[in-house]
Amino acid sequence: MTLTPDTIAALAVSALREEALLTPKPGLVDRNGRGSHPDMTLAMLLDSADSLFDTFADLARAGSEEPVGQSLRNRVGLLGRAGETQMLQTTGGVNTHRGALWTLGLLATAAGAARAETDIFRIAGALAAIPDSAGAPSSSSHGQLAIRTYGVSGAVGEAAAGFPHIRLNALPTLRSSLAWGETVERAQLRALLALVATLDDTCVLHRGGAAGLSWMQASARAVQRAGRFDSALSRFVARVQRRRLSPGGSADLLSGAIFVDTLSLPTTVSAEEHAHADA
Ligand SMILES: CC(C)(COP(=O)(O)OP(=O)(O)OC[C@H]1O[C@@H](n2cnc3c(N)ncnc32)[C@H](O)[C@@H]1O)[C@@H](O)C(=O)NCCC(=O)NCCS
Ligand SMILES: Nc1ncnc2c1ncn2[C@@H]1O[C@H](COP(=O)(O)OP(=O)(O)OP(=O)(O)O)[C@@H](O)[C@H]1O
Repeated sequence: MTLTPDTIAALAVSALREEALLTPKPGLVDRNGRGSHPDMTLAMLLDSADSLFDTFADLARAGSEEPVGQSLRNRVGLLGRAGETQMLQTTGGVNTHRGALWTLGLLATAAGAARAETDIFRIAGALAAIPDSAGAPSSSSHGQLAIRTYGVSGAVGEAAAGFPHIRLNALPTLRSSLAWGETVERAQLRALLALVATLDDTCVLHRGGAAGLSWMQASARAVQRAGRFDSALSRFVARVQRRRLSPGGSADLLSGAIFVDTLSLPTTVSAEEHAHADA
């Protein structure tokens, strides 16, 4: 059974809200403040999340109506760009959720058709790998500059590969932490660190260069290994803020992991269900 577009949109918005509210995060807007983003507030991030409800519902509907192909890719591109305009109107021109809309938009589209968790990553990845008929991302965006300068794959590469950092880093960390009996907030913080420790985040590269990214990844790994999680995390948060860095890509992928987790789809669909659906 697939989920309705409105249910999918509500879960996508909720995932964005949970990510924004999660505290303390390194460099990102949270309950403690603006992090490394003087142009944003928590209220702005929550309004921005809410403004994307209709976009996510339209994307999920598109995913339920059409198979993966150029036609669906074009439709998703149009909806995504309209969503960006909506977000920028809501925030007065501040880029709060451009990367998040890309990640969650593809995952919401896939959720419109998926019957199992594996379908989500397969469909979203296949869709991201199809070139956008409207053209490649602007060559002067911060992401494209970082991709050219440092040879990393960026937001499009992560998506086209089927979101390996969500599948292999964030989700397993989130779930094993919950299975040990840790709180949802602690599990989400551990998942965020698992992302920051491994992701080539173009937001970090743009502000901190290769040295900034290496420092960020090594520091996140040190928090993961530290005995006293809360104090190690607080020290890390203070240092990230001093350097004015911000792992925006990891924040987006954390929202993606929270979203996929709350869809509560079976990992794979049984042969019996396949036969039933194909009949
Ligand atoms: C692909 C996007 C992100 C533009 O790419 P570009 O490289 O120019 O990115 P830009 O610098 O504007 O933003 C990149 C954002 O991605 C996130 N990010 C950074 N690194 C990574 C990474 N390694 N993995 C995932 N996300 C990342 C960050 O939030 C960052 O701010 C996207 O906005 C886009 O193409 N939109 C067009 C509309 C569309 O097709 N939408 C479809 C889905 S709704
Ligand atoms: N809680 C959060 N706080 C701040 N940013 C977040 C948060 N969650 C996700 N992000 C992501 O971080 C991105 C913004 O990062 P950043 O401000 O570094 O990018 P920019 O607008 O390209 O560049 P800059 O501000 O460095 O000139 C947003 O697009 C958003 O996807």
